[in-house]
Amino acid sequence: MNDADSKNAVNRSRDRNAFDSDNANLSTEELVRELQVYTDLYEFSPVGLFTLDDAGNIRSVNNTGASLLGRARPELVGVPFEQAVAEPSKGDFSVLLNDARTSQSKSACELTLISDSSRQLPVRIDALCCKEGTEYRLSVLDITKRKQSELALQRSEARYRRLFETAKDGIMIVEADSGAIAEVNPFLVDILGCKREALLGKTVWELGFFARIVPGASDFKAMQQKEYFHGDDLLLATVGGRDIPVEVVSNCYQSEQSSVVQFNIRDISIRKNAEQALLTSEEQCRTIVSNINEYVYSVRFEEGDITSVYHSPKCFDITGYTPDEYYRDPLLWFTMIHEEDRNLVVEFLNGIFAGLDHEPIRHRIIHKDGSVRWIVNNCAVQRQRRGDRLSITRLDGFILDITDIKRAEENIFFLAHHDPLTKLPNRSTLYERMEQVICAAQKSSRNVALLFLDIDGFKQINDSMGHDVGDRLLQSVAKRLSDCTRSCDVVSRLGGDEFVVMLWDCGETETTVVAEKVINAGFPVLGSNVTVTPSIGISVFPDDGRDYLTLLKHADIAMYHAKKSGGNNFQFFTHRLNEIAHERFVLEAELRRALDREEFVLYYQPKVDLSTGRFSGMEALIRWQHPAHGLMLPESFIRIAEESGLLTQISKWIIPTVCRQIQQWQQQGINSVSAAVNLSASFFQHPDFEETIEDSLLQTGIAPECLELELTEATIMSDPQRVLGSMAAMKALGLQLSIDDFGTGYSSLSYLKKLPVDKLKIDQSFIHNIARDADNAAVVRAVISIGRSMQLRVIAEGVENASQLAWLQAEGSEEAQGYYFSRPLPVAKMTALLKQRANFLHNPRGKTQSKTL
Ligand SMILES: Nc1nc2c(ncn2[C@@H]2O[C@H](COP(=O)(O)O[C@H]3[C@@H](O)[C@H](n4cnc5c(=O)[nH]c(N)nc54)O[C@@H]3COP(=O)(O)O)[C@@H](O)[C@H]2O)c(=O)[nH]1
Repeated sequence: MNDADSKNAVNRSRDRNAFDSDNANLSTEELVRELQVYTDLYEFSPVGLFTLDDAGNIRSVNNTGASLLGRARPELVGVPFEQAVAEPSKGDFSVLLNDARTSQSKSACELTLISDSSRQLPVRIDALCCKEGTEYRLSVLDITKRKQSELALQRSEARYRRLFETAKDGIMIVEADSGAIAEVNPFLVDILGCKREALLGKTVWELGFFARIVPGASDFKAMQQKEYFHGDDLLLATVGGRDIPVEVVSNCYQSEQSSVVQFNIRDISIRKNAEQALLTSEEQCRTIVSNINEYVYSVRFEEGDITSVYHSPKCFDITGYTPDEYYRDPLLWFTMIHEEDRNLVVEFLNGIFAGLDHEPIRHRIIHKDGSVRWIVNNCAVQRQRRGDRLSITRLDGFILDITDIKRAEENIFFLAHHDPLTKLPNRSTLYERMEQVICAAQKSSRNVALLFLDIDGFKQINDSMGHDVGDRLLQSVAKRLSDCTRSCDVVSRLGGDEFVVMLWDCGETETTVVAEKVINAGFPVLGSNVTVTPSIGISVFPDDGRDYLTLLKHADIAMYHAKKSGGNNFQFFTHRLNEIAHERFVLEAELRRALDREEFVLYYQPKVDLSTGRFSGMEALIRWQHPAHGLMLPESFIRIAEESGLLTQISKWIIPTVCRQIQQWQQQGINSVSAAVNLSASFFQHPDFEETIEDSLLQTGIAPECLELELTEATIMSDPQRVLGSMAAMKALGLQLSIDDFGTGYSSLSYLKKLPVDKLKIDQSFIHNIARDADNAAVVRAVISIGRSMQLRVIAEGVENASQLAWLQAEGSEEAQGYYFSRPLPVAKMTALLKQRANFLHNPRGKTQSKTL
């Protein structure tokens, strides 16, 4: 302290009456000590202390005061204190001094000083006016920290207010004692749908909104004892009457004035809806998973352990084990894998664990009931990276029972390779097997025999006795053939009544044994006493062919010859047969050209009325004027024409040709002439048949009864229903119908009754030795008798001599045809004969005619 300050301090001490009176008895030394105490208090006071004169200039200032203003003490003496007051606070400072002076007591205010000429310093100034208003004493307290705290508090309050105002949860502050609502935030007001004012001051119980949220008054107290109260899935009522699901957290705390309970109310409608949607969707999923055909599963892998996560109920149907059994034993699945498929499954799993792409796997399992089931297992893998290793954490998949599909596949495979009727390997399987067998035979220098077997008269059996009988016959043939062969042989069905048997390591001798066995076995037709026979053609590898198709072709050729030679036998392929087949092939090609080249001609053979000896009609018989072979009889080409389908074209030429010929004869004055044509079964059933007849009659204008159709019993029996229809149509047109070769087939009398025929033609085989063969004579007598009883005319064909004629006349045959009367004649000769009006009984001509016709 300098001298001036000491003086000031002494002066100040003198100013204090109390001090003076209190220290009146003190010695100077004591006074100095006392003074020092006050001086120290003055100097070290944390408050800035200023003395101002009545004009407000600074008389003295302590250190704290000087440092508050950021100036040295001496610089401040004489300076108006107001200079240090910030502009906005100047008025307040003036009021302060005025208040202090007028009230004669301490006044205070808070204002801002300017420190260091620029820094703003919030201070509290307490002012005292003393010495009769000539001096002011100011204590200046730096309130920067307090102001900062207040500001921080304000900010914090504003922040919380903002949170409160903008919170997306409803917030309600309730007085703990009374339950009166002290505050609600806008969000809650919004949810409730009422005004804030309608809520404030009301107790939570008198408003219905919170009835299911806030406990009753007694429990309300108890609730406050807990730090938190949490209620989920409560319902908040609203003005609109809609209940909103809410989650409520309440806590009790002390506010400035009182204890309050804060309720945070969260609208959980969206969550609830989502939960409900999830539940619904889970339920749907569960329903779907329970009802789909697949067994859905999920397993977790954790450090080498497998845990069952989920197994859908379908697992029971597919495997026989319940989901619980799987949960108890996660390895149960592996125990049921079919032994033969175990490696496959292990490989599949290894692939998955190695991170390879995988396709669904098909394998067998053993069902709990012991049955074998085929399943397809399709799974998705979840992997997790642990360090630098990617390991499997989960397998989710589904398993489908494909046992039925597998069986169907096997069935389809079987059907693709086997004949469905006989279950024998089919054409394509035989081909594959033959390829392999020939390869093996080549390597081991063995023989392989191929037997081509065709059932004699199968078509007739099938047509006359029904397809059921035909099917069963084919099945019994298949069985017989299988019984006659070894397991290393192959019995197959190519189709229809054609079977092929492959005999491994069989040369001619061994094959003959087998062929004889087959022939001798015969094939009984079930449900009848008929037994059918086979025709077998045989080719042998390597002599008759080195590949399957050649062997098959050669066996077929040999079969054809076996059949041609009467059936019920077997024929080894020979090169001569091949030549014959070749000739047939050539003939067929020539036949195709013969029509265009007009190489066919018609011959006519008279039919004789045995009561008058006159013409009763004639039969048109085809001949082929072959450019190289000369005139060829039908027996050398009709069958080939029939088999190759050419006979229809030929018949379409014959019918109009015959009609035109009759027309020409009629134009030449030869009246009431009629001609018969032979019809093949194929043409009779052809769609063009009726039209051909009708057109021919229409174009020539001849009477329908001038045309006679001869059908064999075989033709009729080839498709009785259809043929009967066509016969009825022809009969309706007015044509004559006769059954040719009668007696050779197996048509029944009951059938004959239904047929719209006019004539029975006794086959010539019965006539040839009629005088010597009692059986034939009996047949002819029977046919004549049938004809008579059914009112059908009977004609005998193949009459070659007078004794045959006499016999027939004696038995009452009405007509006859044969070389005895006339051989078939070309048109010119027939025309001449017609014109002669010959009596064949008096003048048989066959004896004098050339035999070549
Ligand atoms: N679908 C068609 N078939 C026809 C046609 N033309 C003939 N044929 C059939 O060919 C078979 C042989 O006929 P063909 O060589 O003409 O022989 C006929 C006569 O010549 C022969 N015949 C007549 N009388 C005698 C005789 O006294 N002795 C004897 N050995 N043969 C004789 O019979 C054949 C006529 O038979 P059918 O028809 O049963 O009356 C033959 O099956 C013809 O049917 C044709 O155009 N289409």
